[in-house]
Amino acid sequence: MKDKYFELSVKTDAFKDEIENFLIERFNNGIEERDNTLILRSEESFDGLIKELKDYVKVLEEIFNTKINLEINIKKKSNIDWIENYKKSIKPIEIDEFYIHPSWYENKQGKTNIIIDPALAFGSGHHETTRSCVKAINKYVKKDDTFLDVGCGSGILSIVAAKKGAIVDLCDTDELAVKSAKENFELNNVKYNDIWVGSAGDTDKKYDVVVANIIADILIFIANDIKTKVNGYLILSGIIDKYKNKVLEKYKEFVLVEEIPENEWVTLILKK
Ligand SMILES: C[S@@+](CC[C@H](N)C(=O)[O-])C[C@H]1O[C@@H](n2cnc3c(N)ncnc32)[C@H](O)[C@@H]1O
Repeated sequence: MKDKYFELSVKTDAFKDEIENFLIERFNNGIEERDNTLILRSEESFDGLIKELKDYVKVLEEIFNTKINLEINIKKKSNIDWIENYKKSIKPIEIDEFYIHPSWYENKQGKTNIIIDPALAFGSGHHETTRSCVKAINKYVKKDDTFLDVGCGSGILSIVAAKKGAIVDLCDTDELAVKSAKENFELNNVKYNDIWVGSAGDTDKKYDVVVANIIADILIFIANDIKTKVNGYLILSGIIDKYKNKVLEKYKEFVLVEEIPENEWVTLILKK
């Protein structure tokens, strides 16, 4: 891609269709029409096309014995590489020992690297709730623990747990999230034990650690499904602090071990 491109605008007070057809036949990059003006863009010069157009208009004037007022403007503009700009806007993040980055960044020495490319599924690591779940998983998950991720999104939390040596199951009600999580496991060279479209209610197993970063209302709504799957720690996130007590009320058989606040969000670590 070149740094600059040309923008040609053509306006006429007569024979607009003929002039437009003339340009369409010679220029196959697409022509925009705005405010009765035809706009053409190209990284190559329009000099040749402008000359041909002027000759054509002269012929039209002669044949129809009329005057055509043709306004031609040419501007040189800067090309913006939108994809590169977007890529630059997504920064890697460090959470404890983890370096979470898109695939176009290099791994960082001395860190546990996790690759997550932006996708439709939630969970790039930039959100407060994901960040504090990563911290909690780092602290409470041990090698060989069984681990369930309810609402896995991109799979980021399960990948963190798998990197710590846990045996992970994950699920999400959103099919696209499950697809994205599967891809991210492969990208990160880690394995899950089981994955499904659905929720905590779809398994009968119990786990050493269960994480659910959803939202307060859903954590309340599916509390019974979640609670019956926990053998050890339960990490609940996605909770705006003013709803904390409402959530705790639904999980009152559990002991509150730790709270991780980040801005208006709070992550709760409960123990059976
Ligand atoms: C905030 S995202 C969390 C993604 C990821 N775990 C993270 O921490 O970044 C919540 C996810 O929960 C899923 N979800 C919503 N309701 C659910 C339910 N009842 N059971 C399972 N997953 C659910 C959504 O589809 C979404 O992917």
